[in-house]
Amino acid sequence: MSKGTLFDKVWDAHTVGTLPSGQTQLFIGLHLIHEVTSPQAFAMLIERGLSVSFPERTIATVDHIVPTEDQTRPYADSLAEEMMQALEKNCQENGITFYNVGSGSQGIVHVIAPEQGLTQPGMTIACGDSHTSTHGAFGAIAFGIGTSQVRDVLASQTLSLSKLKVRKIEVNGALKPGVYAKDVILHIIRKLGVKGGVGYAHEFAGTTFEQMNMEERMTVCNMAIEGGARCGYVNPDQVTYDYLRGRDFAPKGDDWDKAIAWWNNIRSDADAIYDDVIVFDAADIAPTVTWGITPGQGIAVDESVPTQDGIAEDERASAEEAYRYMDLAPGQPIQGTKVDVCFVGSCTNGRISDLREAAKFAKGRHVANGVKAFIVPGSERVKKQAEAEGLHDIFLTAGFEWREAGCSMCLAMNPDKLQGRQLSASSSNRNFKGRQGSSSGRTLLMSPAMVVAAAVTGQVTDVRELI
Ligand SMILES: CC(C)[C@H](C(=O)O)[C@@H](O)C(=O)O
Ligand code: SF4
Repeated sequence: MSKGTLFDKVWDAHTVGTLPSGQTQLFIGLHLIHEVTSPQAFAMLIERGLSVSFPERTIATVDHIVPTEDQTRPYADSLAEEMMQALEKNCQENGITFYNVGSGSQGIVHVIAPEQGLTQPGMTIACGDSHTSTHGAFGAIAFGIGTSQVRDVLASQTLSLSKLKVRKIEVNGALKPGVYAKDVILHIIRKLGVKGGVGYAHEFAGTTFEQMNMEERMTVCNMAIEGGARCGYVNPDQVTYDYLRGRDFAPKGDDWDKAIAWWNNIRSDADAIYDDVIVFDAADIAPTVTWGITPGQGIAVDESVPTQDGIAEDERASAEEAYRYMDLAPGQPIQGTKVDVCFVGSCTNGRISDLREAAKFAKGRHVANGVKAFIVPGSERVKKQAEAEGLHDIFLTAGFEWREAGCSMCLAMNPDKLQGRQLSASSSNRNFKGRQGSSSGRTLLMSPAMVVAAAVTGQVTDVRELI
């Protein structure tokens, strides 16, 4: 096998051919679908009289529109019900495995595929969802695609794509107490900007990522796209293999040994050549919180909202817009900002280790007066595990609501929505204007521990004070 980066090796191994356009026709090993971006793709397929070419490589779940309280069908929201019915019908007619609500394995697409061992090193993975980059945590090349590309993958199991450049982002050292994977990626995006990764795949390397567990690596890769990189990945190692071993779809017996040999082979070589290399020191990373309307507008929790002087010239207009929208003044400390809603969940931070960390800070404390705080597990399996560990009791006793699995207020395509100008502390990945269900609602992104710290104090709080 050629010497190079994991990205190059996986890309080359999946190349079917070069198209007249110069693009690569790339075979997609695993196609994940959900209710939002698949109905139209199936309709286009039917229009052309085509069928799904590899139904066994297509896996479906429902996540965005699922209510997290009353899940009675038909859903009160007729559009949600329509999307659900379309997905049910398309999966049934095409022989596609569908993890429906109540199956025990439903959840956010980027949570369920890894937890079932569907996501594996060396794969190409596509999904009509921008946070597909999450799966790169396993050393897969995984990216979000648009609806017409969902159609293409359904019909041919291939995509026509231009190859990305590869940037190595190295972070070295141990994270300080109160600093999490979420802070690492918010810090990186703050430094490189939301467009910094455009045209690149980001390889996350260095001892900080090596020391992370798989769920932490997923949090980092999940937000690669928020920094502009269509995919992000971590080279597979023993941590990856230990996580995968024994999961439903992980190779078994001899196949496991063969798989390990192949996975070891696809790791980036020590002398691989990168298009760019950037190095950070973990010691420089603090609990980070966004103050603006893009995930790049972040600061350490003990810093103040930056003034125009501290902002690059080409980002000043966006900062101006952010001050106004967020109703935060330049120079104002972010700590002490009053919050209305606190949300722990999403494909960034809705996994079991996130809930364990959140529970640590919720234990023996109580949600502040006037604050609505709720916890939404990323999947039915995460929910079950959390309940087996008694985490839900800790949350309920502390005054948090304990919900059913789904995307929930990350995007608010279900009934969980901010009202009016409410300000939310959220463990999700996007703080765009109106993102959480109210056209004037405001979002501060932070780690689950920081969300709980905000919930119990009623304001943005440095989680290190609660340790
Ligand atoms: C609905 C879906 C297409 C969308 C995405 O692509 O990411 C959503 O998951 C999001 O997070 O905004
Ligand atoms: S949890 Fe949020 S970011 Fe993730 S897939 Fe759902 S809506 Fe998108």
